[in-house]
Amino acid sequence: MNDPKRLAAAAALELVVPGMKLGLGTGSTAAHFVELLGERVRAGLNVIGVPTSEATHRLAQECGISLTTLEETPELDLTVDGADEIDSALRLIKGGGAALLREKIVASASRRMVVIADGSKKVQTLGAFRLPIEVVRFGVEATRRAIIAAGAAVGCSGDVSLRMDGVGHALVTDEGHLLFDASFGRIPDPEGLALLLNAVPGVVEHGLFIGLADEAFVAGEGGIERLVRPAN
Ligand SMILES: O=C(CO)[C@H](O)[C@H](O)COP(=O)(O)O
Repeated sequence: MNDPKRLAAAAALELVVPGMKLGLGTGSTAAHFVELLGERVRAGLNVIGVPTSEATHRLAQECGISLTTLEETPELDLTVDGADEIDSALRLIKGGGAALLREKIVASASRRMVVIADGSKKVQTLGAFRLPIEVVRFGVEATRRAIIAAGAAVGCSGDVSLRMDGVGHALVTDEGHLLFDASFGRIPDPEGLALLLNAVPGVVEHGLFIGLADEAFVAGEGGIERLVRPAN
């Protein structure tokens, strides 16, 4: 087992204790966590999980993990999820796997959020990864322009384009929305941008996760690095 993503997942698995209510993230790194958790469940561990996407729902079922919903179980102990970028303040860009909305809801409902990643996800400044922004379908071009204006107000500029599904159609998220990817390049003020995006009518949610991740396990050449969100 020397895949860094799997090593990070294994480190997070050590935080899981019997009876926990878990948020199950989305993406290739989170899938390692779900698979490893499944092995523990088959060996007798009793936990229950809320998946953050239809893909994770299917995988968790295949792995034999008992699932619940936030309607039945609105407060979770721990969410383990991947990220597209992590900075030193444990601010994240998420949504590369198009699941940011459910991921943010699940992380917000959790007492603790742990990020698992390989070393390539650590950055000095967020923004090299295109920022995913989930929007309603109505008025999508007007929303796109408002997103560009919001970015410009905090020094971010770049192309904002609809994510496609690979067969010529706009990608539709699990919640039935569309997704923009904003190529801002560098986001000098993530908090300011987050506030402005939250205020754009038509924006459902964006991939800036600020103040949500408590710690991160980042696997690299030298082993696992544990990052903790600095106190404000
Ligand atoms: O935010 C996400 C999905 O919406 C993923 O956690 C993120 O894209 C990282 O994915 P991977 O572990 O495959 O690199």
